[in-house]
This record gives sequence, C-alpha cells and structure tokens, in this order.
Amino acid sequence: MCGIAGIVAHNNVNQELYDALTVLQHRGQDASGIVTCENGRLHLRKDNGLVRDVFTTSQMLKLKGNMGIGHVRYPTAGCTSSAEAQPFYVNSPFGLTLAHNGNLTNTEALKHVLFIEDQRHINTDSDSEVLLNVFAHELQQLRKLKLTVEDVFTAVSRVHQRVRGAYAVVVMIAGFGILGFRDPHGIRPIVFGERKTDKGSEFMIASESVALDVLGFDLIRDIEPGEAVFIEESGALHTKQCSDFVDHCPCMFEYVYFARPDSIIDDIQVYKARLRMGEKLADKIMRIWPDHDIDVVIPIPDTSRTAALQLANKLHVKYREGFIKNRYIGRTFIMPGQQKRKKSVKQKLNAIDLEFDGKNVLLIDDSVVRGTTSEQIIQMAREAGAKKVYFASAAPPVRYPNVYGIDMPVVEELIAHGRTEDEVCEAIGADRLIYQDLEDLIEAVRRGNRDIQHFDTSCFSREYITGDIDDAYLENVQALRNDDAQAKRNSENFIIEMQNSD
Ligand SMILES: O=P(O)(O)OC[C@H]1O[C@H](OP(=O)(O)OP(=O)(O)O)[C@H](O)[C@@H]1O
Ligand SMILES: NC(=O)CC[C@H](N)C(=O)O
Ligand SMILES: [Mg+2]
Repeated sequence: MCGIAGIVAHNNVNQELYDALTVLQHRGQDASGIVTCENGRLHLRKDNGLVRDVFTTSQMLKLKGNMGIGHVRYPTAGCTSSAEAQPFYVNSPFGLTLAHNGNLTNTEALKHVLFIEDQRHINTDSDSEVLLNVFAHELQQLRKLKLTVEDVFTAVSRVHQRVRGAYAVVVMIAGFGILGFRDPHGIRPIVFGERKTDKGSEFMIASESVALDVLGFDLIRDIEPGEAVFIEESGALHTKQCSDFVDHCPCMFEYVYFARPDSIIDDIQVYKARLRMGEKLADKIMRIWPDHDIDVVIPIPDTSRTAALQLANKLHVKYREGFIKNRYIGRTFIMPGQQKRKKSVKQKLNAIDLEFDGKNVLLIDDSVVRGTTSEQIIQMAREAGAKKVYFASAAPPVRYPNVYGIDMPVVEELIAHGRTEDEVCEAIGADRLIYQDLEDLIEAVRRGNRDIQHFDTSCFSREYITGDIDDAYLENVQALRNDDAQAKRNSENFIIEMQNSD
C-alpha cells in the first residue's frame, strides 16, 4: 500500500513533496523517493528508508523544479532492494518517471511481451517498472515529436487494455506535465486538488486527501476509476475517462486499516466509516451476547481507536486507553518479515496495569491478519492482571490472500485460514472472540457513498474482481512471496540501483 504524490506549482516543489510523503508515510515505510523537473532536466533521489532518513538537506536543495512526483514504498512485488524504490525512470520517450500504488496481476505476461515484442529491458522484479515500460511503449507508438494532452490520454487507454490488477499512478513527463490515473476498478485511492495563488492555480495529486489538506490544497475529487488527469507544467488541468469498461470496486482494507482516519476516499470519510464499524460491532455483541460481563473496552492503538470509541459508547461500557504506543515505532503489519513484526509489537505497545487489574476487558482491533498483534497483546493483558480477556475485530476473519497491493500472499500465515472462529480464539489465547460480519462491514462503509455498488473484499470473501485470479495464480504468488522466499530473494538478488547518488 504505497503512497504517491505529484505537484505542479509556481515555485520549487521539493519541500512540499517531502511534506506530502511524510503525511503518507503510514502507507509505506520501506523506501522513499522524489523526482523533480527543472527546465526539462530531472533530479531524482530515492533509497530504502523513511522519508526523514532518505533525504539530506543537500540532496533536498538539488531537487529543484516546479513540478515533481514522490513515493513511499511498502513492497508487494519484487524485493526490498533500493533498486526497486520509486519513482522509476525511463529515458524514452520524452523522459518519464512513475510512482505506483497497487499491484499488477499480469506482470509476468506483460514482461514477456515487453521483451519479445516491445524490445524493452526490465531490470528489476518490480511490477511498477513493468507498468512504466508499458506506458512508455504506448506513448512511443504514437510516434510524435511533440506530444499533445490527447496523446497522453490515448497512451493511458492502451495501458488499461494491457494491464490487469490495481494501479493508482502518477507519471511525470519531462518538460510537459504530470499525469495521474487509476485502474478501471478504482481499487486503490487517488485524489487531486487545487490551490489558488497570485500566480495562478497549482495542482496536486495524492493517494489520500490528508496530504492535500496539510499542504493547503482544496480537494477537487477522486480520480474516477479508469480516468486520467493531466496537469501541464504551465498549470492547465485536463481530465478524461480513458477506459471503455469501468466497475468501481474500492479496496475495503483502506477503510479498515490502511488509510488515515482524516482522509476522504471515494467520498467516504474514513473516520466516520470506522465509527460505524464500531457501532455495527457493538450491535452484534448486544445481539449475540446480551448478558455480557465486559467491564472496560480497550483499543489496540493506533488504528482501532476510532471504532473502539464508538463501540464502547454504544455498549455503554467504559472506554480506556490501556495500551500506550511508542510513537517512534511504525506500523508493524507493513514491516517485512515475521520476526521483525513480532519484535516490534512488544516495542510498540505497553500496558497500563491498573486498567486491566481484576477486570473483564474487551480488546478491540481493526483487524486480525497474522495474529501477531492479538496473540501478544492478549498475553500482555493477562500479565497486567485482567480477569477475562475478550477480543473483537472490526473486520471479519482474513482468510484469503490479497493480490492488489497488500502483502498477505500466504494463506498459512493468516491465522484465520482453515480455522473456525473458535479455533482462532484458542490460537490467540482469548476467552471470547467476536468478529464483525462482512455484510455489516460493507454497510458501515457504504453508508458514506451508496453509489458504490461493491468493494474489493477478497481477503474476506475470496472474490477477486479482476477475474484473472485462480488457484494456480495464488499458489504461484504464495511460492514467490512467502517470508522465506522473500528473505532469500532479498539477500541473493540484490541489485544496485541505476541512479545512485549521494
Ligand atoms: O494480526 P496482525 O498480523 O498483527 O495484523 C493486524 C494488526 O496490524 C495492524 O497494526 P499496525 O501496528 O500495523 O498499525 P497501527 O498502529 O496503525 O494499528 C492492525 O491495526 C492490527 O493491529
Ligand atoms: N504497496 C504498493 O502499492 C506497492 C507498489 C509495487 N507493487 C511495489 O511493490 O513497489
Ligand atoms: Mg494496529
């Protein structure tokens, strides 16, 4: 679940892109990058690490130019080499750079055709590099010396015809402008906004509206599924629907976990959706367990707080912050490798004993995926003196892989896979476990925008909207992306990046 941003302004955009990426840091903690364009020349800096670690002051000063794009990465394809940090660059045609959020599902087939027919070299295992080369090829096919905006939109249409999966993308065309586009299912979020200045309007494209808020841009709207937005370097804005087929199906997990609560995605306020998740879960508890003996509701920070607060209100049970989060530890779920994730839960969360001592506590999390957090946190609650430890998840059991940009490829790693709810309860060591029902989750989110007919809920339901996911595909992903295979690839397959500067 990477974060992407692009800005066209009347002054240097380096600092603003840095700030935008910092605001989007929760979407990717592994690598960061910015590329700017100054008089047709590109300046690129990217590496593994958090935004604050990747850019030194002297590098920032070199990122000159009034337009640029940036990326924070959470790998869902390829490996963790800094060579796969984004934005990616190809020189032909025109000098293109690209930042991508999502995951393609026909990468291998595309790679083959790119090599055999389009005669393009792919240097990494990243699906985003493939996507950039498909776009570059389609732009090149138009054989134009001077591009028009219509040409750019034509290339996007052809990308939609060739590429499958999830992709929210920003592309910068050197000396021309910045393009944003979204796959015909609109699986990943992407918005654009405007800021009026004395010199004229400035525009920004970003994964989440919160990045626009922080930089003083007004949200115009989401990029529609299949649509493209192009902002010329001069500041002229163009939009066009570039796909004949559109079937909006945004990712449910954005609302459950990934997005910041202060973002608005597809006209749905994430914060309100999470409040409603809490209400729905409270309704379920009252329905199936009217005589509960819960003394206190305690969230597992950070993401579950919003849902837990509303759940406690609805249940008329005290809400207490029983776990304190170390503000210097990032999100554990998006860390690479189970060992690191496991260690980080303890470093990240600590219990305030008096909120647990002698009480029946209901712990709330937004989701239980591998069970890394819940297992340890229940143990901590018991050590803090809890009498009974009940656990509730604002999302249903996660039983199937996600192939659209969330790195949960291996079913055996999912604690609910092949287990009944009672078995999961036992595995995480809870006295009782309550999961949100899928219909309730959908209703909680959809109430914010009833125009959306369906969501990508594949990790709960095993229904994959792109229609190209079968058992063989899932087995292949599983073989490629289980923790051991990833660790092996990361150590053996390390590529030094092509642009390597200090
Ligand atoms: O079952 P698991 O595999 O442990 O995954 C689920 C947990 O991971 C996430 O927290 P994370 O620490 O990533 O981020 P947060 O601070 O935003 O809650 C999520 O909010 C759950 O707490
Ligand atoms: N989480 C994402 O959006 C990842 C983008 C891309 N698939 C990568 O692995 O770099
Ligand atoms: Mg969490």
